[in-house]
Amino acid sequence: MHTLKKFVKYYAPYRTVFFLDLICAAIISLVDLAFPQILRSLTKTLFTEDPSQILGALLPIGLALLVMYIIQTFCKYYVSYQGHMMGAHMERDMRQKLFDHYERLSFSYYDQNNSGQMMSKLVSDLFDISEFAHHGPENLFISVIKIVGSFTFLFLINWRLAIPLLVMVVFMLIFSYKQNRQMQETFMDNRRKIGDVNSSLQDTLAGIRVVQSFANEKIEREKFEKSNEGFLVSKDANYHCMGSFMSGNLFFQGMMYLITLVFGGWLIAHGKMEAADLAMYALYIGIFISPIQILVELTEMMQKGLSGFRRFLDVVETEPEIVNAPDAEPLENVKGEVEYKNVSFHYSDDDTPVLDRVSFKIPAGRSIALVGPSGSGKTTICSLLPRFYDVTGGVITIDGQDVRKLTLESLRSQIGLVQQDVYLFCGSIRENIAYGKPGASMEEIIDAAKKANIHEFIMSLPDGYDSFVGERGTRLSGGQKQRISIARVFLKNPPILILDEATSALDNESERWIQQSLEELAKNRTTITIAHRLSTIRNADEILVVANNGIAERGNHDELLEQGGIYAHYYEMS
Ligand SMILES: Nc1ncnc2c1ncn2[C@@H]1O[C@H](COP(=O)(O)OP(=O)(O)OP(=O)(O)O)[C@@H](O)[C@H]1O
Repeated sequence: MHTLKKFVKYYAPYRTVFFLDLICAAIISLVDLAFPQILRSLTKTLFTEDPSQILGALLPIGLALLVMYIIQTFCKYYVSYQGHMMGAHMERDMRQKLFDHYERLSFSYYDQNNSGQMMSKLVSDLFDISEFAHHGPENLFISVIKIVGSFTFLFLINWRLAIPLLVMVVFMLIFSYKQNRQMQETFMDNRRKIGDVNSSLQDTLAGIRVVQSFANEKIEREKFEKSNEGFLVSKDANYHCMGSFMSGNLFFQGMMYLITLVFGGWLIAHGKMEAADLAMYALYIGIFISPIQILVELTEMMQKGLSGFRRFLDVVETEPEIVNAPDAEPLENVKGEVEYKNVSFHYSDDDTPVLDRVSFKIPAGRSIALVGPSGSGKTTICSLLPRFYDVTGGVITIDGQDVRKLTLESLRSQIGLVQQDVYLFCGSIRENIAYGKPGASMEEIIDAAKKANIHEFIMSLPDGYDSFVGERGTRLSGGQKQRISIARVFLKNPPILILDEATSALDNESERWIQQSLEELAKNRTTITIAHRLSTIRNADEILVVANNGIAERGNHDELLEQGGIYAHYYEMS
């Protein structure tokens, strides 16, 4: 009920369309209900009046029907067009809300949810919701009017014949409900199987280079074949149920016609019913049969729609962990002094401490380098500065201000990130560089590309800055992508930099170019570098060796060598 209440709120902006939709649906049903009545009165005239009076009755009946059907046509158009559009508007509103919320959710949420599920919320769940939003109330309304209306007329005209039909309807409802449940279960299974097929396909396509390089096409084919066969088996069960459902309903329908004819004929023979009523009975059966099926399907549609809506609520009601404090202030006129004071941290799904009372200070414009074994927490240290996660103990300050007291937008706009795993958006090189400063002029973009040592390469491409980078930048080499990401940060021009393993996994030539641009980028900026290659951080003002949840050693290159500890050991090995 609680969910339904929240659901109804989404109708609010469209309440006029909603009520007009229901009124139109009612008119459509009433016109359908009126026809057998008109037929009945005409048939009675046929039996009792003389030919001239019959002809006289035809014109007003014809005109009345014409007006009714014209009105019904307009109503049907309104329901089909505006009714569906109302559903589409609601779907659009919810999708936008979901997207906006996805953008606000913190890293911790993304650590625990996969993108496939998130996509399915944006696509199939919302489609189910929209179908229910539009068809639910309308179908309920139409069905109830038609069933109640038909039976009222049937009882008014001849209650004896109406009773066995009503009993049949009850049986038909029970049968349909049971069959439909089964059918929906097979539908759900079918959906899961299609999901399996899709994820198998998606996985293979995403890793197609790995598949081909290992010559594992056969294994992948077998995996795909298995999920594809699963789809066929579930379809078999699905169509089997559907067959029983449809044919069973047809049988009930046939039985109702049979009862009407045989019992109706018997009643006429015994003078308990007029012959004109028989045709009307047959017509009303046709009118209430389909609403019964619709009503049954509606229960499932409602279940699907509401469970989709619940999944939607699960997301939009998840509060982002990282938000602006009520008294947050913008970070302005940044000098760039960064300090970690007794910083402790553990990830929310795991109580194991990753950092335990880590302290260091970087004066404005200076650099520190983080080295240490894999998994020691270097990336985590960097993620805390732009508040991708919040510290669980201690405080991080920029120019003496706690980062949690600053507005997120201003904080993140002052920090540039160059990561090893560069993400380029599908589009041109120009658009990808401009991502660092939306609205940047072409001169600024070229200037940034020059500083990142990528301008000449870009100019050698047939389409220059308009060259398409491919999905996730697949048309570029690792080094080229890296340099584009550096150009982005040049354009952003932040006073604080985080260089996360930016130079690993590159050949010497690329590394040299990149190293040069990174040194250029780091000039006069406060910089934290994570590096595996000790050669690149030799000149760092301070090197921190991260190990055992904290900082095991600190000092400059020479000092650390002299200490003869972990760093010196690393250095010897390199
Ligand atoms: N998003 C996350 N959720 C939970 N645990 C995480 C998450 N990211 C990292 N960890 C854990 O935190 C610890 C520190 O990881 P982190 O990535 O900071 O190490 P690192 O020193 O940067 O490693 P590497 O040099 O291999 O990149 C590891 O034990 C890791 O398993």
